[in-house]
Amino acid sequence: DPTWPSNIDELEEIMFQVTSFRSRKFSATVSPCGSEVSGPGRQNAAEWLRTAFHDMATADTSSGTGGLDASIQYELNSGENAGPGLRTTLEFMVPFLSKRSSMSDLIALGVYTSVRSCGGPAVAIRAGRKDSMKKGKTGVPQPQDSVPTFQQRFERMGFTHEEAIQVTACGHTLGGVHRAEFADIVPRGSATNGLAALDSSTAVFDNRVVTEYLNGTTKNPLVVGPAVRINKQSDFKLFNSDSNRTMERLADKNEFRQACKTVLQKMIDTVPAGIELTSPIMPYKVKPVNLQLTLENGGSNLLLTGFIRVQTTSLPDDSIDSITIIYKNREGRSACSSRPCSITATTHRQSRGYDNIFAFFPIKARIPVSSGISSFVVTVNYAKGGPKLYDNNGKEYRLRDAVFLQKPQSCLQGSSGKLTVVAAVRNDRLSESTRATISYKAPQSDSPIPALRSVTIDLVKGNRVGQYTFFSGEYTIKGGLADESHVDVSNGDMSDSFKRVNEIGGTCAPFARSSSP
Ligand code: HEM
Repeated sequence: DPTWPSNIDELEEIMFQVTSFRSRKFSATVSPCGSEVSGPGRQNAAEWLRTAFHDMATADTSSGTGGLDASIQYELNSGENAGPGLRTTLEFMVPFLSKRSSMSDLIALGVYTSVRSCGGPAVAIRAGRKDSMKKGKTGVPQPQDSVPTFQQRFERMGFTHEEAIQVTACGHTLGGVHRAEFADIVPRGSATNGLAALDSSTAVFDNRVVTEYLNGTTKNPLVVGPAVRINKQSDFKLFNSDSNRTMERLADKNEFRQACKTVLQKMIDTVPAGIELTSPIMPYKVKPVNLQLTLENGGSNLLLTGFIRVQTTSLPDDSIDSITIIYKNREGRSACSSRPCSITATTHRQSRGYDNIFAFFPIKARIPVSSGISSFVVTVNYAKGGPKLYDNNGKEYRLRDAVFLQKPQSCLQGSSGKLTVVAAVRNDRLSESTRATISYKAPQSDSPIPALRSVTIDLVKGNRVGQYTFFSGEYTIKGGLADESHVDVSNGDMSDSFKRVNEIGGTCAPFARSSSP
């Protein structure tokens, strides 16, 4: 497991929490593979894959410029990016954009998601791409290009000639050519809903694009048909350029799958010089999700909510009896004054990814303010094999109670974007400054993707409740995307970070001063 928290946590969730409980719904428009959310003849999974290629296809690996950097957002009107699919792909991904998930990482993740949704191989996803702030060069291969031009363009991107053939075949197993943009190669009446298929299984990531080409049954408009007369039969020119040697190898299903996994990863890992990608994102075995402290009961309790997510991929659903959180108090000691420092959860909900299954154990526990919390470890009690301790690679899972977002008293007025942030700060920390940093999206006129902005405001001291004091501040997030913002509250070097504003209510509740039993 990576050590939690880590800078890949957000992408990890988007990548692996695909369906059922706490699904992030990133795949909603590309699953199932044939999904046409944008209208008939618009296969979203194919559009996502093409978007990744068109974004990286202008890379110049010898000078280290371009690559997968989301510069395509500023290049949508250049002739080589024809069709509405590139724009809508970016638009679908905007809700997932954040300071911890760049658009270029999302475009890369879109390759894993769309290819897996279509039954293709699991392309490894590394994180750390940065988004370009301006358009890059042109240079996407065009149907009318000659073989030497293809070679030169793919070589600029860093692909060998064999890889160029492979990656094009891997891309052209999905979707088709649209008559609206390519009327000269898709004659009227030859396409269903305006889409001429690149192989006979447009919504399956298989090697039919290869086998139909080799056995002469293909209807691929980039191989046969009107394109031939006007020299736009690009797949034929490229596939045939090494006397079909590469295509013949790809006629083997496993060979195709393996080659696609490799070249698609190479495609998305082509990034501008200076970008360091992380190691491939793997799902945690045990991961705290959405943990939150909230001051309640007149200031006598800390309510701890959230989930412990346990990977159960190859195990039956009832393989875990319970999980136990064993925590240390504020001073880092194991002994709690009034009760044992442990929290047990026995029920769980299941969530699935394409390659993984998880059990979510909901946590709802009250920790006396007098003891507090600083860190915890998790014991997973397996039905077979007994308990196993997860201690975050020996570092324990840190959860500090010095400062946290007080959600019930915070609120977002959706219509105006007015955000009220309330933080609870432990009284022994009042000499440190308390701030909120709001990371929000501001629409841009030259791109369908909003810019990420951030603003830091000082929070003002308010009421004291027992061992804590409330601090609050307001900021109005303009541009209509306020609910896609995140907030960090900090006190000196302590912080409660990356809290989704859409999990805050519409009205700020008053704090209940009296203790209920
Ligand atoms: C010689 C290189 C290539 C040329 C000339 C080329 C050309 C084209 C053209 C003209 C279309 C039709 C677009 C439309 O009507 O929407 C298309 C579709 C597509 N291309 Fe390529 N392509 C090339 C390589 C690639 C590569 C390397 C990939 C990705 C790995 C890729 C992925 C796709 C996909 C998925 C579609 C279907 C899009 C949809 O159905 O909306 N292409 N390509």
